[in-house]
Amino acid sequence: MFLDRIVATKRQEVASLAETFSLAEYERTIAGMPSCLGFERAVTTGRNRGMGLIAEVKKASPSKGLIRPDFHPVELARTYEAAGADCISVLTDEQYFQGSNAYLSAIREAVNVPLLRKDFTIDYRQVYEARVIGADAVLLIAAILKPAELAELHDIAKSIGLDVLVEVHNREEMDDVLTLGKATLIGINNRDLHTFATDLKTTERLIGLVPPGTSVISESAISSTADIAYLTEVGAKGVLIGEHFMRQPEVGQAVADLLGPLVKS
Ligand SMILES: O=P(O)(O)OC[C@@H](O)[C@@H](O)c1c[nH]c2ccccc12
Repeated sequence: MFLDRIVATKRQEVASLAETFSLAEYERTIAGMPSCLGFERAVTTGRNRGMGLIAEVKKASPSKGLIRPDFHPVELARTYEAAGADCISVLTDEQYFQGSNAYLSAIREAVNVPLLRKDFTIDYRQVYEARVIGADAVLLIAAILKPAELAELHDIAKSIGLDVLVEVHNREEMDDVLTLGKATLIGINNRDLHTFATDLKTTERLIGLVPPGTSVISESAISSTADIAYLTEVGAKGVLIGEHFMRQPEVGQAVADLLGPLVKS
């Protein structure tokens, strides 16, 4: 199964990261860095338009293959920011998404919006790494973490200033995450990472379980103003959109087209 393969690759990557990783050194580096930008705050506020936007920089994916052959991550990020995205998500996985830590660091230098490091995080060292390369938030995917691991990584992320987007796809994962009681920002992934099937109604089915005070981001397979209107209606505070933007020749225009109807006068 594809998700198992990714996790196996991540285990290898973590093993090689562990060879050089020094907690003291990472802590020293972090102590010298500026504070994180508030990712959760930016996406849940959504510049008061009623829906926050996390726009994603993604060259390829295992489900779709190469999505954007002519890929210029910094230029894309600048375009997203200028068009009004609240936050930017950057794929850093190399093997399956053709991403890179270097893309995130370069984007950090180029924009002032909060950045999500989008990867498959299974180990505390990756959380420290995310902070050091310039992320403001990390994704923690319930499908690949035991509840105790998720709790531990959540605490570590918060302790070094990162916000956390906790991703769930089904009721069991949602129940586990809510039982932990740590997540303040939950991403409901409309894509099943095992089968790649997408269904926007996943958000509607699960959002009712989330208590007040916890914000929901709807993730994946979102591509129209009608989708956004529907997700606003069911109570999502934000949306995470990648492929739709990556397929447009005029990315800034595509963002403006989706945000336009939301802008409050
Ligand atoms: O490109 P889309 O369908 O707009 O989806 C974006 C984002 O939700 C998707 O990239 C994603 C959601 N969760 C993930 C976990 C790992 C890798 C990728 C993802």
